[in-house]
Amino acid sequence: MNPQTPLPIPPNVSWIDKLASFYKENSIHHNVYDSIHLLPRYVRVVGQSCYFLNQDPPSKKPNPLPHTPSPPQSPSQIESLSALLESEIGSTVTPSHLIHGLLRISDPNAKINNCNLYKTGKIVGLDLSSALAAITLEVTPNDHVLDLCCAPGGKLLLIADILGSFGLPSNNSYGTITGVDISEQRLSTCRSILKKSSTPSAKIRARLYVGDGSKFDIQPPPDSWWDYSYHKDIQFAYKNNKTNIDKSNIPWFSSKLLRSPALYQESIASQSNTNVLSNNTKIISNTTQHPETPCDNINQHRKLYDKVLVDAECTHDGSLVHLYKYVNNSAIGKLDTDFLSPERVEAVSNLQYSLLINGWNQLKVGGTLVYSTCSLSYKQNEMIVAKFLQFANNFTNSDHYTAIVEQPNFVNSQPLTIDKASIDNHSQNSNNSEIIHIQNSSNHQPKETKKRKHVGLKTQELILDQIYIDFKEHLNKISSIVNCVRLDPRVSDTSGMFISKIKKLR
Ligand SMILES: C[S@@+](CC[C@H](N)C(=O)[O-])C[C@H]1O[C@@H](n2cnc3c(N)ncnc32)[C@H](O)[C@@H]1O
Repeated sequence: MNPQTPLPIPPNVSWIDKLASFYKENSIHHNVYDSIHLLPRYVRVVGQSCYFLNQDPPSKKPNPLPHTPSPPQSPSQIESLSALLESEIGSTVTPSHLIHGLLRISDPNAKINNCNLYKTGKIVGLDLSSALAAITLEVTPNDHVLDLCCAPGGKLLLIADILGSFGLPSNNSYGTITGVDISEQRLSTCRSILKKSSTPSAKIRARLYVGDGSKFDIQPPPDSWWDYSYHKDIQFAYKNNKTNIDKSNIPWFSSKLLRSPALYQESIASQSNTNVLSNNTKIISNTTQHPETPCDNINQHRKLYDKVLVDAECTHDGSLVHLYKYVNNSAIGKLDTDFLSPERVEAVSNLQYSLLINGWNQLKVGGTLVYSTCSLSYKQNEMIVAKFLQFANNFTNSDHYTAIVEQPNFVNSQPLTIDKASIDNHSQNSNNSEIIHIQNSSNHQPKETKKRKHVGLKTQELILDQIYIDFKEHLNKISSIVNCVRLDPRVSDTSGMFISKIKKLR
């Protein structure tokens, strides 16, 4: 926090009413927006794996990324980068004590877009809350990851970097990330950050599709993905209008490096992080075979994804910086119609549910799905997850769930308390922040409350009365919903975020 430079409350006050009524209708505490004055900014060092700087013994608190290799850049290199950024933007920058590769900028007004590190693709803006959502997937080297609402791509790039950090496919790391977004314009931003920022070994793993995430059903890349001739053939067939090729499967973007081994080798050679990338550049060969994934064969079962991220479209109310921009541009009408009106909440929650269902359908048994939003509204979060759990577990014996919500590994993990100074600042500024007093949207008095962990920072009360009312008869099936996590800007030192980690058991 930098008390000298708080963001001024915008002079136009009509937005306050809009926001206040949204908060009221959605059972969100009215003082959430005030914490915009306290929030730091975060950027991520591109090309770095992202993982918890967990200081607990691994046996007690396992690292969520069990195969995380040693960091490609040493802490001192991160420190130097942090110092460089500090000198560029003129306000305090410190490496996050929580997550490797994240830098915390104390000034909420800091502008990073003009600094060289940003322009040259060495850093990207990424809030701690977004990093936590992506890390909750616990990506491992051979994971095929699906990101159903991927643009502008902060989380997608992070996941690509994690996959890239495991080494080359020739070193038994075959993971890929498939990003989908309905907006071509937003997806081009995603493509630009991939092109500008990513290391070759991360870049080759990403493919992007313009499409509706609630219907998308393209399988993970075939094993031949790692064979450059596959890409050349597709490109040739596409250019020559060959009819025997299903064009709907062709990504809107995949890296050029995949089409030319020479290009790829050249690009690896010019890569400064030689300790990330092994010298073995035979990654793209004609004989690549993933040992654990069978070759594509029309007679075999449809391949599904190991991990699915549904970072759903939402009302963005937890993203205070986002709200602030709207408010400051006097786009109040748009704020209302695009984000906060009851009609919008209704439409968006229907979309969220469809996205979650489709994400679930694309997930393999044993896989993990993360459903997240940057909204603090229960309708878009717990309610969606509860409705989904009811659907997914409906036809099974109650002892044999198909879907359960697990607590993300970072909850209560030791490093979360390391940023304590800032938490104390928050506590001073927000009285009784342990408990959120929620006004229920439908004016029901809360019937029951459940204690719930609040990302290890504070214990808060989650009032589940609305959920209980709607799903009373399925109470036992939704009990794991208490494992959902929400990051409340008043105490979390982050933007607002809801994160749920859902396991597919059968
Ligand atoms: C919260 S943003 C996602 C942020 C992104 N995950 C990231 O880390 O940068 C939501 C995205 O969902 C996209 N979207 C909205 N409706 C969609 C749909 N039906 N299918 C796929 N994407 C959709 C929006 O265009 C927007 O880019």
